[in-house]
Amino acid sequence: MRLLVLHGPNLNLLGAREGTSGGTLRALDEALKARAKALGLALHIVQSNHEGVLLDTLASEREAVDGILINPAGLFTSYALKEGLEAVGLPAIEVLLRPSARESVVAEACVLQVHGSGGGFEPYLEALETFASGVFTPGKPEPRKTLGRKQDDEDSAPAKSTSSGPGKTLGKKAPALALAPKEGGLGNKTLGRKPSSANKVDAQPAGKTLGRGSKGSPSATELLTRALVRQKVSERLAGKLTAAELAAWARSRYEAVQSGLPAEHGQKQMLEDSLQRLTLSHLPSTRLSDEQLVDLMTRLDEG
Ligand SMILES: O=C1C[C@@](O)(C(=O)O)C[C@@H](O)[C@@H]1O
Repeated sequence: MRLLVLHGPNLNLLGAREGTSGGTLRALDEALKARAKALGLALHIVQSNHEGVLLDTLASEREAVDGILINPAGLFTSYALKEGLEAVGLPAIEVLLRPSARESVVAEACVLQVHGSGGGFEPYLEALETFASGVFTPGKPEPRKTLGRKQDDEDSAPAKSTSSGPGKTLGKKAPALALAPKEGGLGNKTLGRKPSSANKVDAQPAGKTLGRGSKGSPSATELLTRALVRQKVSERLAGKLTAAELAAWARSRYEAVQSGLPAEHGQKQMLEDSLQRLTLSHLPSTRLSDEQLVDLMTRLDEG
């Protein structure tokens, strides 16, 4: 898998800028290359202070790469970049060194937003891990994830690929999902998102899941089961739900599980993985065919 890494304006000054503690751009690129090599990914890395150069690179590389990591930096409000990303139709992850205080327009064209807290390189490395996990290549077996996500107490199986937590509200066009690396590096992260209009997720203290406050105990009728997911997929196959409606439903259930909605005993990981795939299933680059939906149902059947 080959990825395009776009660094936006002023990131050439990384490390020299006040308050930036994660090292220089060269150090970042070296860290990216090393991790990419370990993950079997190839990278094409471009930094530019010019929007047009970033757009031209997107266009010229669109057929040579399978996905995009972009830190738009000061161009986070660029509709041109958003539309450029939409035009190339590749899965893109917006990477920010720190949580942004402002809403990113570029994130609307990304399936995921990952931000750090201290300015370190973790969010970039996490984005690489997410691509390598195979979550954006439905139909292919997904390798074990290496994000270090905490295991659910009731599930004993090793964690599988995780890569998403919506970072945009459902009403928005883009299904950006947001990951927030925890302090202490990659080894102790938990997926999470905050469905705020600001599309940001605060880094959480290590060891805690990303709760969004107490919502009370969900009732038994809210239990997420394999049967329920199968039913929704079959409604989609029968034409009772559109692809977008199924994706929106999957996203809302994924978020609910992250917020504490109970899942069928011993099946939480499988259900989360299925919901993540379904959340992306309406996008051109990660669309699930009818055959793949049937396959997903079969896997749910088998547990
Ligand atoms: O240049 C940057 C860095 C940044 O993109 C980040 O990675 O945290 C956040 C932007 O708001 C800012 O303009």
